[in-house]
This record gives sequence, structure tokens and C-alpha cells, in this order.
Amino acid sequence: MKRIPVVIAGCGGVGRQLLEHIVNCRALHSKQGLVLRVVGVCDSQSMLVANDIFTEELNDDVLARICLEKSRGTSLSELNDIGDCQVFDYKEATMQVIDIAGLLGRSTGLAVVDCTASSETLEVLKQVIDSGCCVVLANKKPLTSSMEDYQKLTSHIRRIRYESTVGAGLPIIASVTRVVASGDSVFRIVGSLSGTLGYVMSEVETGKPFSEVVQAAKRLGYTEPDPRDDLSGMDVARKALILARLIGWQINLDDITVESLYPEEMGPNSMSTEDFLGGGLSLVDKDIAERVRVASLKGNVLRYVCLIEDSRVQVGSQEISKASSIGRLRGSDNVVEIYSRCYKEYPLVIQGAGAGNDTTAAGVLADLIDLQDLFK
Ligand SMILES: NC(=O)C1=CN([C@@H]2O[C@H](COP(=O)(O)OP(=O)(O)OC[C@H]3O[C@@H](n4cnc5c(N)ncnc54)[C@H](OP(=O)(O)O)[C@@H]3O)[C@@H](O)[C@H]2O)C=CC1
Ligand SMILES: N[C@@H](CC=O)C(=O)O
Repeated sequence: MKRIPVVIAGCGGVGRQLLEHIVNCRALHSKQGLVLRVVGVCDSQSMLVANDIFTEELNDDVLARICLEKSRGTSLSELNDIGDCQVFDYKEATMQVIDIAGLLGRSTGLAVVDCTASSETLEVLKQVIDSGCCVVLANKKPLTSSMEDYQKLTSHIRRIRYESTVGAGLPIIASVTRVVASGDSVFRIVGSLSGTLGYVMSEVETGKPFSEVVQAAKRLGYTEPDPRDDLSGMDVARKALILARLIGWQINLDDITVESLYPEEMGPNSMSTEDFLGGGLSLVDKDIAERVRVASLKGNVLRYVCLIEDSRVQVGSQEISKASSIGRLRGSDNVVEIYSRCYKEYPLVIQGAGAGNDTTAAGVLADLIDLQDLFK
């Protein structure tokens, strides 16, 4: 039986769902000769680590308790009674992950999974890669920092997987990677890459207020922790940057033209997420409803589109024909069209659920399993 040690950073919607998938897939993985050993779990304040990372793991009862307590808003630092593991504060946690990577990198190997929405994990992840260990990301921020950081993280390309950063569980990164690896050159990528904005745009068409459907998208687990990351277009810009870098473009986030759906004075420096959702956002309702109405008079719909073409990346709202592949999208579905030498006239098209904890965590789990050959 191959035993894969795993540390999971982040036990919010995606991280908890990943823990549940791991436990629910025990029998399936066992048939495949695999065991995923969760040796550590972190939140923003602390980390739980198995007493002996070589021989022990956080057992399934402990993982279930973590999921339950985190869903109630409890911090991991309060779970001192959980048994058979140690609790570290945030500063120690960072060192713990680096130490575990150092120790297991020389023996069995280790996979560190980033299910946070934080930029702070980048430095640790670079060290994890340096230690010979693997990284799996749902978090886009480490890959959308400087070009230098990106190159460092992807310097051992077999050790990193990040399928869920673009299109959640959809095989977009895998497909683009295969196209590029075959020497086929991608010259255009166009799509709708936000589950939140896809859902919001298709729901406002039915007459619901924008502010109401944004709140629903948050409840459904589609949005980023602060939905302004979605509504500002920055989350789509990050996905676009990941794709552009994957096809070989050496660009940064500030090279991308991004349209925000709310005014700058409602940004995170001016109001809390609660105030934004609770009041600020409704000020945008009228404007969006009017844009939807005008588009509809022409047989069009409003969609938030990502375009990578001619050395330019732009993301923003567009009036688009109802009959087009993007115009037909409903709910949180994403669609992406990839044009290349081999897919010149008729693009390679990938479509399906593009957000949600279940599909995102499933994508992360599939990435983990994909790394199995690197473990002893
Ligand atoms: N939801 C979706 O549909 C998709 C999400 N993703 C990505 O998945 C990631 C997670 O999303 P989601 O689960 O919804 O987010 P949540 O806000 O629900 O959870 C984030 C978790 O990360 C923890 N955390 C924050 N900072 C740190 C840190 N520095 N070190 C360790 N842990 C930290 C938080 O801790 P605490 O509990 O203490 O606050 C929390 O447990 C995001 O990057 C998102 O973009 C990607 C594709 C789709
Ligand atoms: N907030 C994102 C989640 C996936 O990356 C989205 O809505 O697409």
C-alpha cells in the first residue's frame, strides 16, 4: 500500500469538503493501493499535527471533528482536547510545515495542499517545493504573484498541481498543458471563468436584484471569502493570468485590463465585507438591471468574459448573443474555448460546473492522486 502524507492549509468550505472526500474515498483509494495520511491541518491561526508524522496521522474521527468545529466557526487553536496530536500557533505552524517538508521530503515525500485564499502561503510553498515535496493549490494567489515566484513554484513541474484554480474541478489546466506539451501553440482563449459572475449574470436576467443574487452566490459557496474579489474582476484576472502564463506568456496581474462591477469607493479599504453586502452593494442594483434590460432589447445577455489574445489579456462585462456558448451559460457553469494550431477553426471547448466546494475539492483530490508516482 502506498501511503501519501498530506498537510492541508485552510479548512473553510473547500478544505473541509476535501477532508470529507478523503474520508469518503478510503475504500476506493484502498482498492487502488493508496492511503492518504492527513498529518496536519491548518487554519489562519494555528495547526494540528499528528504526534509522529512518520507513523501516525490525524484519524478519521479527528478529521470529522475538525470539519464539525470549523463549520461552527471554532478556531483549531481551541481543539486542545482532540487527542493524539499537537496544536501549534500560526508562527509555529509555518515552521512546522517547513520542518515536516524537510523530514518527509527526504523519505516518503509530502503533499502540501493550499485551500486558503491567502497570499501568505507563498513563501512556505516555495520552501516545500525546494524540499523535494509536492504542492496542490486551490488558491490562485501564490501562482499570480511575481513572475519570479511563479517560476520558482513551477520549477519542478511534476511536483505541483493546480487544476482547481481555474474552473474548479474542470480539466482546463490539464487540457491546456497537454496542448502546449504537444508543441501546439495556443493563440486565443476566451471564456466565462467565474462561477459567481456566471450565476449572478444569469440570475439577474430573471429580474432578481444584483445584491440579492450575490448574497445567494456566497451562501452557495461560489464566491471568494470576500465577494469583492469576484465582483472586482480580480478573481477572473488571476485565472486569466494562470492560463496566460501556462501558454508561455511572461506577464503579471497589472498587465491585465480588468473591469470592476462596483465603484472604487466601496472597496475593502473603505468598508467591511458585511457593510458591502448588507447595504453598499444594493446601490449597484439599478445600474446592472438597466444594463441587462438594454442588452435584452437587442437579444443579448450580459456576461463577464475573459479574453487572452494578441499579447493582451482583458476581463470584463460584455453584451453577448443569447445564442453563443457564453450567452447560453446558466448558473455557476464555466465555459472556455481554446484556439490553437490544431483547434483553429473549431476550438477545444470545456464546459461545466465552475465553482462550489464539492467540485473544487474533488479537483484538488484528483490532483493529489495524480501525484502518487512521486511517493515511496
Ligand atoms: N469555492 C469555490 O468554488 C472555489 C474556491 N477556490 C479557491 O479555494 C480557496 C478556498 O476557498 P474557500 O474554502 O471558499 O475559502 P474559506 O474562506 O471558506 O476558507 C479559507 C480557509 O483558509 C484559512 N486560512 C486563511 N489564511 C490562512 C493562512 N495564512 N494559513 C492557513 N490557513 C489560512 C482560513 O482560516 P480560518 O478558518 O481561521 O478563517 C479558512 O479555514 C480560495 O483560494 C478559492 O479561491 C478555487 C476554485 C473554486
Ligand atoms: N469565486 C470563484 C471560485 C472559483 O475559483 C468563482 O466564483 O469562480
